[in-house]
Order: sequence, then C-alpha cells, then structure tokens
Amino acid sequence: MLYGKLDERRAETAALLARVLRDETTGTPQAVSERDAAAQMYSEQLATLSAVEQGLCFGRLDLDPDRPPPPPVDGDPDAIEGLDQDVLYVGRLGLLDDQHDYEPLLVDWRAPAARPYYTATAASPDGVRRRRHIRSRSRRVTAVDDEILDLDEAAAAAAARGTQRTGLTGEAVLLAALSAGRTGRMGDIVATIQGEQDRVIRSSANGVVVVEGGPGTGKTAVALHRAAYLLYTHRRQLARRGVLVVGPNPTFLRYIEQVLPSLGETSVLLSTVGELYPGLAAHRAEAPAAAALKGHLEMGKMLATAVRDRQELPHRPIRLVVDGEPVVVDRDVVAQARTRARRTRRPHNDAKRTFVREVVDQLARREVDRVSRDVDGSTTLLDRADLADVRAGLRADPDLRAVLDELWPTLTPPQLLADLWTDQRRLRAATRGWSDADRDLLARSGGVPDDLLDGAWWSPADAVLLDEVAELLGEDDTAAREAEERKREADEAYAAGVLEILAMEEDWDPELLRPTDVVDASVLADRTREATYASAAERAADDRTWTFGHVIVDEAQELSPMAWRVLMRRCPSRSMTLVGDVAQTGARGGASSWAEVLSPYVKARWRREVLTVNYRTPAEIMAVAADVLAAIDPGATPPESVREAGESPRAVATDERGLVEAAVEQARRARAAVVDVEGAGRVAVLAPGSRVDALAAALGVAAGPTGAADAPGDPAVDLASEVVVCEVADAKGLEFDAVVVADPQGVVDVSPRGLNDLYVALTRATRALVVVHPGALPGVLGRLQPS
Ligand SMILES: Nc1ncnc2c1ncn2[C@@H]1O[C@H](COP(=O)(O)OP(=O)(O)OP(=O)(O)O)[C@@H](O)[C@H]1O
Repeated sequence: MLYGKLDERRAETAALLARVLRDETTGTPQAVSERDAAAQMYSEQLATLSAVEQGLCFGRLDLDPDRPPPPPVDGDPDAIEGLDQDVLYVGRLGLLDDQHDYEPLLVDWRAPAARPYYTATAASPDGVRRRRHIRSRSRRVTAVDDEILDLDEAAAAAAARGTQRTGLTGEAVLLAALSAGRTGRMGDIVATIQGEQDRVIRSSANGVVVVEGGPGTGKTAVALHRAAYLLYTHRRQLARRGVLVVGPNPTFLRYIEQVLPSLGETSVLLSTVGELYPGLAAHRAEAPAAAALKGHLEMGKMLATAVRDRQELPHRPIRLVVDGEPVVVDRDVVAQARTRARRTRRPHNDAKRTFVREVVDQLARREVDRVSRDVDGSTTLLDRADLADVRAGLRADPDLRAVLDELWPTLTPPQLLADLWTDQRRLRAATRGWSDADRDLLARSGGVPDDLLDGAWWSPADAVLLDEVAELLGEDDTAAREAEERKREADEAYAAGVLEILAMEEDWDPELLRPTDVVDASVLADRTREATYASAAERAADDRTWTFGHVIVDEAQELSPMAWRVLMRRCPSRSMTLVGDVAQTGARGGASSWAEVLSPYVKARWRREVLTVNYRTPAEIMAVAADVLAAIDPGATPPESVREAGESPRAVATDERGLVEAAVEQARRARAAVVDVEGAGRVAVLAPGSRVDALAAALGVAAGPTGAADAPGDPAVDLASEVVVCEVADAKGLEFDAVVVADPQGVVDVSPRGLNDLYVALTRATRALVVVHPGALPGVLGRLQPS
C-alpha cells in the first residue's frame, strides 16, 4: 500500500514537472523565475521520491493508548503527525492518506512522532509497547523483529527466548546491518539509529556541538543524519542558506556522497577544505611540515605583510607628460597617498580607489600651483573648475594609470600567492625574522602557472590561504562585471534585431499595437534571458563569501587553525556540528584539544557529546587498537565494540624483500574470504606512501593517491575497486571488510604524529585484520597472534 502511494506521488510530481517545463518562457522576468523555481522544486521532490525506494518503511510502533501526550516541539512542520494514532509506521519520508483526512500512513523518521522508535527502552518505554523492525528488499518484506518494551511482557518474552537485553535498539537488525559486506560507499542508518546517536542527531541547531567518539562510533553517520534532520526541522531557514559538510579528502566525500540524497536532501554542499575556494580543487601533495606551517595563525600576519609589500613606492621619480605638461610622480606623493589609502583600512583592491584619487589630487594641485606661479606668482589665476579639469586629464591618462597600476596593482588571490611562493625577494620581504628553513618550506621553484586555478599546483593548505588573501585583497569583481555587461549588450543587440524584423512587417493591422509599441530592446532582452537558477548548494559553491545556515565538519581534528578561520567566516551564526577524535589526528597542524581550537571563536560556549559504542571494529581487533590508543593517550577510553568477529587479528612476519609478496598473498586471501558473488566486500592494503605503488602494481590494481608531488589525475582512491591500496591518510573515515596493514613500523615512522595513523589503520576493518611486518613487530602490537 505504501509503495502504491509512493508511485502515485511520483506520477503526480512527474506530471507537474512536465507541465511546468512545457510552459512557454514568455512573460515577465518574475514569471520566468517563478517557473524556474517550480521546476527546481519538482525536480528535487522527484529525486527525493526516488531515493527512498529501498527500505521505504522500516519500522512500526505500537503505542500505549493511555500514554501521556508528548511535549510540544518548536518549529517542527510535522509536529502533529501521528499524534493520536496507536500504530505508527516509520520510514524514509512521510506519506499522508489524502482519502482519509490526511491521516499519516508513514511517519518521516525525522518527525518528533518517530522519535520513540530510536529512544524508547524497556526501562523508559516512552509510551511504546512494541517496536517492530521491518527489513525489506525490493518491495518485499524479508524479516520482522519485534521488541516488546512493555516491561511485564518484555520479561516474559526475554525469558521465553532465553536472551539478555543489551541496551541496543533492534539488535538483530543492527547486527545484520553491521555484518553485511561493504560496498565501498557508506549507506544510511535510519533504520537502526541508536539512542545515544539519536540524541546528537536531534540536538538543538543553535551553537557549536562537538561530537567526540572513538573510531567506528558512527560520528560520520550521525553528522550526516543530523544534516538531514536539521534541514527537515528548520527547512525554511536552512534550505535557503544551505548546509556545508566538510570532509578530510575527496575520497571520503565520494564515500559519503550517497548517504545524503538517500536521506532526501539536496541543499547540502559537500567539500574538502581544499575545494572551498571557488573554481579550485587543490590537490597538490606537500610535506607535512609545509602544510603545518601554512596552517599556523602566523600566516595571517605574514600574508597581510605580503599584501602591503605590493603597495610600492617608486625608487626614483617617474617623469611623464600629460596633456603636454610635465608630471613627476615621486616618492613623497606616492607615500602620502599610500598612507591615506592604508588608513581607510579597506582591503587592498578597494583601497586602490583612494590611492589613485590621492595621487591624482596631489599631482593636480602641484600642476595648478606650478602653472599659477609660472604666470605671475599668484595662486588665484586658476579656479576650482580648472583644478577639476586637470584632475580629469590626469585620471584619464593611460601612462599615469599604468604607473599607478605598477605601484598599487589590482590583484587576485592566486596571483598574489603564486608570486609570493615563486619570488624569493617578495617571500623574504613578507617573512622578516623567520628562519630560512621555514621560508624554504613555502618557496616554490619554477614560475607561476599559466592557469592560476590549476588544482595540481595548489595544495589544500594553499587553498585555505587563498581565502585569507581574498579577505585581505577584497573582491575584485571587475572582470565579472565586465562580462555581465558584455552579455547584456549582446542580448540587447539581439533583441533589437528581433524588433527590427517585426517592425518591417508591412501588413501589420494599424489598429493593433505593434510589438515595438509595447516593448523596447532592453525589456525584451530581460524577458528572453535565461534565468539562472540553482540550488543553495550550487550557488554557495561558486561564491566564496557565501555564509551557510549550518556547517558540519567531519574528521574535524585534521583542520589547521587557518582552516578554522575560513570555516568560521562561512558560518557567522556559529551553528555548527564538529565531529572528530583527537586520538586520530594525523595532520601535524591538526587539533590536540577542542577548547584550543574553538576558544578564539566561541570562548567556552560549545557543547560536547560523546559516542561510546563502536559499530565497526569487532572486539578482537579493537583490543589490539586499544593498546595503541593507550600509548597515544593513557587517559583515553576506547569505544566498546558491539560484536565479535570470531576471528583473531594476525601478524605475519617477513623481511624487506618478502614484504610485497607477503602483503599481496594476504590481500588475495582476504579478498577470497570477504568478497561475495554479488561483489559486496572490500579489502584495503594500507601502507606508508612510498610502498603504495609497488604493492598496487603487484596486486594489479590502481594505487590510491601516493603523496607524490604534482601527481596528475584524480586525487581520490577508486572506491569501486574490490581491493584498494593507499596510505593511511587516504583511508581516513573509510572502512573495509578486511584490512592488511603492510609495514606498521613504516606507517609510524612517516606519520607526523607517530602512532595516530597506525591507530586509524587498525580500526578500518569490519571483519578481519592482518599486519604484515618486515623486521620486528612494533611493541604496541604485541597482542597480535603470529601466524
Ligand atoms: N546505528 C547504526 N546502525 C547501523 N550501522 C551503524 C550505526 N552507527 C554506525 N554504524 C556503522 O558503523 C560504521 C562506522 O560509522 P562511522 O564511519 O560513522 O564512524 P566514525 O565514528 O565516523 O568512525 P571514524 O572515526 O573511524 O571515521 C559505518 O559503517 C556505519 O554505517
């Protein structure tokens, strides 16, 4: 019945969309843009309706008819939904019965009425007597699991089954979901969200929430479901400004990108920090020390100095002839104008107007003085109008303009930064007092690239600095404005041509108005113009100054202080969800404490939520990882695994020569064990960057991004591949059925933070872990069984 309703809704929406698209685009510009907005809305609705096909309905709540009424919920569009029904079905979206007073047939998982589905327990049943988990595949129900929350009945049922309650919601369904083969893409967890996760997902949108938790506790899943929940609950505020989700690398974004559409959301922009600067996908790999230095707050001051350094004084007086009169641009004139322009405290490109005006003004005054003196030594000879004339002459003079452009050039952020990295003199001028070693970390050999937005030339840390430079320079929208103007002229010329042809029509009835009587070229150009419509996410991607309604940062521990500055600029409301685990920090410039990261922006005003249960890593593997965690931070508590794999993680000893062969052998065995006939099941070989190519070649698969500088091509790991070979940083946030860690000591040696990357590597597996070690096994892995 529900699928029937879904089909009906799809057909209706498709028909509405078709009708809107068939509409002629004539009419007022407003009508055109309303039509486009409607088309966009129906397309989005259709996308949502298709995304909920799998597992449309996954739960049923049988409620106690005598339950107390639930507390009112602010700002919720569906707060009333299902309040007086005793049986509710919960699913991926809400469906109403239009035949029967719009009774809810299916309650959206994000609606308040659905909440007890995730939070009710036997101890606190929230009016729920029975919770039913419904599993389905392609519109067929494949399994049903009931949980009786009515205490008396529950005890009787548990006694009958001889089972113990574990505190997990829908344990059977959860365990089935957790032990399914991985597909290389993250899926949604709406059917099995657990109580502690639900609390975070539905916590207030206001302020900064930090969600901490060890590996596999569902931080990523929770962050994405929170985005969906917030958009549902605060649709009006958030859909317009959009939600930004920041992830650590392009591979990770690809891994999670399907989760959100399947939750039914399109107002979300997924981005790495390296992609936030519009038009740039920065992916140049660089030394960790260079990335850390670029992430330091000191860079803000350094860049401000670099910008000031572009506001130059002439070394010697520059002599020009303007309107037949000699003009001298000397140091004094420029210095004074520069001081005035700097005093405006406006960004460089904006302040240029003041600079030019001041230089022209001074030169004009000098000119007037000189001419007056030439005549009879009196200053009254030339009046105000003459002064204005002289000014205008100077302002229009191309030679003077060229000189001023040299002294105070209009700059784009990539231009300034590329010049800085490649010009030793400029770099030295901006980094007085720095060590040569630090300066060398920034310097680039070779020239400035032809394409200044070439992603292979810039590192993600550079992209962050570009944003900072953009703030210092101010937007230079001259090019955009000129392009817009040219387009407008072309449109008008075309419209004028159309009107001319119509006007030539000879047998036009004189009683009727001619088109040219009611419309001119400019109006016609407006009407025929294609309105550009885009979702909030699309508009935000093209606009560096866009501010989002909510910002979610995953693997937030990796961000540098400079990157935080960029993100805080994008979210002045400070409505943010930050998800991370400082024990997994890999970047040298990353976070060691949340208080340190946040205090410059929100002081102590942030909330902390902790997730404690590990859904990914089986207990046997987590025990090994826990030893590594204890070595990183003796005070940290490892998350508790929900299940055991029934298989112990192993260590395979080899030597340097045998490493590739042994790792390949283990990867092949793992693949045979975990990849099923339908192609589900994934294996990762995680190794130090320098070993990735050799391992990938021996396995006959593509290597993940190896960290080689200027590596061409796709910066992401191929997630469709059954076996992935990459370094640990690229596996951050991902998971695989089986993981082979090749050369654990090597992983530790090349990591900026020592053991953290090894901890990340060990906790990527959902089923099996093998560590292949040339030479001695690192002491922290002593618990591994040799094989
Ligand atoms: N309630 C749940 N129901 C089903 N699966 C879940 C649930 N919570 C988490 N998972 C699964 O557990 C795995 C780990 O989740 P996730 O990647 O969100 O963890 P994480 O805390 O971000 O891990 P890491 O810090 O290692 O990146 C995923 O496969 C996720 O789908």
